[in-house]
Amino acid sequence: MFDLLLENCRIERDLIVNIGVDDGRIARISHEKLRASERIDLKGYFVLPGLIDAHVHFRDPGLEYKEDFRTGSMAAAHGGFSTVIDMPNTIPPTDNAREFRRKIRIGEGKSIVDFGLHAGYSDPSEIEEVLELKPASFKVFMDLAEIPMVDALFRRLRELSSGVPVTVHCENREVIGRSMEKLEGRDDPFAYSLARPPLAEEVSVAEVLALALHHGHPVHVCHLSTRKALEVIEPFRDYVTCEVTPHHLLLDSGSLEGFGTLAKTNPPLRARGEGLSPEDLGRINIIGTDHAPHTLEEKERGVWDAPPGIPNLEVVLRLLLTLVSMGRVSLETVRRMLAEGPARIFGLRSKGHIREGMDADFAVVDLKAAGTIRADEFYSKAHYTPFEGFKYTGEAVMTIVRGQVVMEDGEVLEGDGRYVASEH
Ligand SMILES: NC(=O)N[C@@H](CC(=O)O)C(=O)O
Ligand SMILES: [Zn+2]
Ligand SMILES: [Zn+2]
Repeated sequence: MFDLLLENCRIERDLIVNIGVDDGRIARISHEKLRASERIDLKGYFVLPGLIDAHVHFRDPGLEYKEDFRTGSMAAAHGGFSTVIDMPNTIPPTDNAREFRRKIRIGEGKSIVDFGLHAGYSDPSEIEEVLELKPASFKVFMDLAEIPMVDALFRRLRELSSGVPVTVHCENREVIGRSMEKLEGRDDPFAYSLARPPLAEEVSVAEVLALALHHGHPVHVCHLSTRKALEVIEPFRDYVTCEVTPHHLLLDSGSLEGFGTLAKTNPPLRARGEGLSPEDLGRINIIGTDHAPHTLEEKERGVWDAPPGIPNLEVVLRLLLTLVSMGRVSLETVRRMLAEGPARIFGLRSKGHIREGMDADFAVVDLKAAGTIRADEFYSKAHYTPFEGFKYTGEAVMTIVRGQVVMEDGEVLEGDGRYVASEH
């Protein structure tokens, strides 16, 4: 007798099974009728492993007016995500053990989906204590950091024999500085893409690769946005994994005309031909949404003053399933990039696969559901998106976290998210 039985789950195109759940874990995958105290008939809908977004900014603590762990996690559940990994650029930053513990408490109190945490980095002496709390990675903003400081992080991680990866935002400060000088007087949104050109990213990626190679330590490059940056990475596969956002995959700087600063983000949207496209997904490890919410009032402050960032948790699966419906991307790719890949890279051992013994996390998807993306329907506090009006085919109709339904037919329910330690 199982706690819960999920009946008629399509886990491959031609494979429908019943899944017995006990104590929040997948206890049995079978063709047989299983006995359970509660049953949900999934009627042949596709069932993916619960999705994992390895790159979200929930702004909690310190900037809760933009988003907090409750609203951010509701947006996650709405979009089919059962796990997120939160970034450390909160206030104060999550760069020491005390703040890291505090963020675990905040998440455990408010989150309705499971969560891991990226640690910030400012002082090598904090690393040992933070490592005991099992961070997903140490995050470095290369546009703010100096190479010797980053080098010290790698050295300390090696000294401590840690396999925790360094996660990087790659943009070179000098290239940005010089580009900005040339743009004096411009205030159109397109100027932002010129201010942070492809070279800034490509040079920064190369610097990070040199550090990874030098120390023989794994690096994860966040929100890769140019074709040439991907080429720079290619020979270093042993050390490097990379990620792309939905906006860098599907939009170009032309969106800045229609959406203005709502489409302002770091790295910026690229000119057509410079950026990445769905055809590049085979060479990219994961999709991270870089869910980076701000208020509408902040986003409308003009090209130089509006904060960069786009909230994506509630659009990414719809966008990808639309590509699936067009035959441009396979469901296997979606599963690899939004579940298996992030679980492997960030050491979430009980997540990312539909397998006996794993957490009973699922995204149930209706590949035919059609609709239009509207930011006013978001659970996120940030009601804007450069995908406004996009006609999608396919979306999550149910999100399950350790056997508990947290979203059904677009309605987010109660949940009890837990901290997930990363085991590297
Ligand atoms: N991507 C962004 O434009 N903004 C992010 C920071 C980041 O990921 O670089 C944010 O925290 O707002
Ligand atoms: Zn970033
Ligand atoms: Zn980010």
